[in-house]
Amino acid sequence: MTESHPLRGKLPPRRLAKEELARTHKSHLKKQDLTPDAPRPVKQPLLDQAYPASTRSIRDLEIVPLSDLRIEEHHRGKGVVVKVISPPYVGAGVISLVEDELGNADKIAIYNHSDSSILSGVPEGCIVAVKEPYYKYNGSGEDYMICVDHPSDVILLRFTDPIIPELLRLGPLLKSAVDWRSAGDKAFIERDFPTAVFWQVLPVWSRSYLSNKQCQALEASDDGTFRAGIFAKRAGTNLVLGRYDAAKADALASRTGASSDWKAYFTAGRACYGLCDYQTSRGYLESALGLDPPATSSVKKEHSRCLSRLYEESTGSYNFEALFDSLSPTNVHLDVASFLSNTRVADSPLHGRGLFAARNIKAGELIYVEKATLMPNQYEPSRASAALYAMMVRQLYDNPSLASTILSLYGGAYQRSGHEGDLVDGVPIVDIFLVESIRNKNCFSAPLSTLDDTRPTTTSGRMAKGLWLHASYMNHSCVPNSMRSFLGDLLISRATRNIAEGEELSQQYVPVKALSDVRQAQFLAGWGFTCQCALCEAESRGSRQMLQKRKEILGRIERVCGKNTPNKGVLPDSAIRTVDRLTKQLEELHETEVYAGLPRLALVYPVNWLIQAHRGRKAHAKVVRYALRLLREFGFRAPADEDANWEPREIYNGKGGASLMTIHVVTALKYASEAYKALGRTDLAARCEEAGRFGYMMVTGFENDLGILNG
Ligand SMILES: C[S@@+](CC[C@H](N)C(=O)[O-])C[C@H]1O[C@@H](n2cnc3c(N)ncnc32)[C@H](O)[C@@H]1O
Repeated sequence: MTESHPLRGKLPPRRLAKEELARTHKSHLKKQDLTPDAPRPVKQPLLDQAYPASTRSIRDLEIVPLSDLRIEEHHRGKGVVVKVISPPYVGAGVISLVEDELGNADKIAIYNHSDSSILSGVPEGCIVAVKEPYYKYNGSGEDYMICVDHPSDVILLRFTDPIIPELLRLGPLLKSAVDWRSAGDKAFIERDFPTAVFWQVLPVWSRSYLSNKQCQALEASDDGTFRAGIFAKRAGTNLVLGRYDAAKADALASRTGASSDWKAYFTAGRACYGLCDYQTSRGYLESALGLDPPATSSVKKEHSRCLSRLYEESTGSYNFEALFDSLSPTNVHLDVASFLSNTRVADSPLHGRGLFAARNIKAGELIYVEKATLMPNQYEPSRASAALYAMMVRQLYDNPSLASTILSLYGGAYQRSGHEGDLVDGVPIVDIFLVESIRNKNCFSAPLSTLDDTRPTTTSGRMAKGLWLHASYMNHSCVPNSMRSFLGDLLISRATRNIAEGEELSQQYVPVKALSDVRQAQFLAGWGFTCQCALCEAESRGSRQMLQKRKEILGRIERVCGKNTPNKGVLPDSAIRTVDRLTKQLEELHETEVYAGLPRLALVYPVNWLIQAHRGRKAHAKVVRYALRLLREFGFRAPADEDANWEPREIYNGKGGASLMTIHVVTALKYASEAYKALGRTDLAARCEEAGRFGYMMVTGFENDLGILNG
């Protein structure tokens, strides 16, 4: 609806009656696909429509009837308390019908809870409160609804809550606590976990709402064992749901002081493992083992898994080959810990905070290895961002202990309330627009494995999106000192040159574009900054006229090369001569005073083409010449063709440190090695091969054979 729409701010001219709403809802319910794995669309927020989450308690709001809701208005200072009167329809959101104490009925849509929406787990008859509701007009007829975008704007009320008006209190849904427990057990067996938690929560919540007799019955059975049993079951369900904070709290609450507490410690240990808090996990698992559990082998297995994680965390030792072999489209979340101790977060002269080296790190060494805090197994490009966004919202809601780290990430220009993550009415405040802003500025695209991505046969573009909290502190540079690669949800960062303790670590956010104005526009649009790395800074001093001319020549080169692709057989002499000539012209358009010791990225494309063209014609000496030239264009210390004694790894240690490591450097070294071999210069071939393998390790994260790069 537009700002100027005549209905904005008005009461609806007519509201549908309860029966009319029920008829339409029923017909939607009939059509809905209830298969658990049916892909659910995600309503991703549009930042230009942002409005803040409610930060107030329902108790501080004026409770109004549904008939007071005005079209397209955010009812600040107000709230509604309503009863759910229909089963949920699950689509992009969860839609149910609700009724207030005056008998007014309406629709409510809750977005962004994914499958853990309180409505999807809450049977009819439950009472919910919506804080500062937004009443939306769907654009036609009398179709209005309360639209809940921020998950913390809706809360499930305990039946005992005094805020519930008398007329909405209809009595417990099931008669006794034992019935509730059975309903929970049934839902658990049917793998309907949100409902299981709901039933399991009731006996603990609703005691004072039971009749005296029922209460006595509950008290009578509540010799500790009943209560502990319920907590233990709910802990198990929360563990399955990935609600690790709640699983840990429930497990600890289920302790009775008896030796059977080993179960509680076991569950708490597993919950902490899920939170990647291996130290605490280890403590609980050792407490479980100390109680001589009957399931010793299961606990011991978990304990030894935990010790492996602690070892990885402190040493950075990983078996990357085995991890790579274990990857599959269904196994992308690897069971490993992060290794972060070489780095620290501190204020950056570039912007806000940055990541810094905590010790000297040599070219090629691991800087850090980080397991994604969140990365959905969704490699479909059109769905990857939405899936990550939905997962972030869910995690912030389900595991508030992770909220502060996620919410402290840079969120761009979005105006924070300062209360995000605070617990209000027992629920952490989740502002979905802030979540989306954080996602926007901090997420990375990740192939299933970078290694596979370098194979010429791989279909490119299948990328998941994820959040790596530590990596998110790294600022961008077009001539960075690190390179990231992926193995499933593991981000591996390696040094691309020697880094001194205290130096800021940098990475390229996206593959760096050759022309400075094009890439600056990209940084400004995507991340809101102007890059001032050594290359950008030098190029900003160059002449605009020269840049224009470079652009023009590069355009001409691209047209010739585009018509003559090297993989389509031997290329005609004329095309090679033209590209050669234009490349010389392009080179002359690079001012020496600007580009001394810096990459000349505009030359990468034609030089790469020339390598391939000469390779196709088996012109080995020329392949060597252009391959070594490519190293120089990326800012590396290229050995002279005649230098028989160069140190393979030294090329990565150019003084001034303004180079850009890419897979093209590795491919050029591989081709140079092959060409040297064909020329009978085996020693130089071996040096190129070694330098190439070393570079390939930086690119893919671990040592690999250059043969993979066939082509
Ligand atoms: C993922 S965050 C990096 C960490 C951030 N500096 C912080 O304080 O949390 C990305 C944001 O950092 C800023 N940034 C990154 N690289 C930069 C650079 N080279 N110069 C200026 N700002 C940069 C941009 O505002 C960008 O949107």
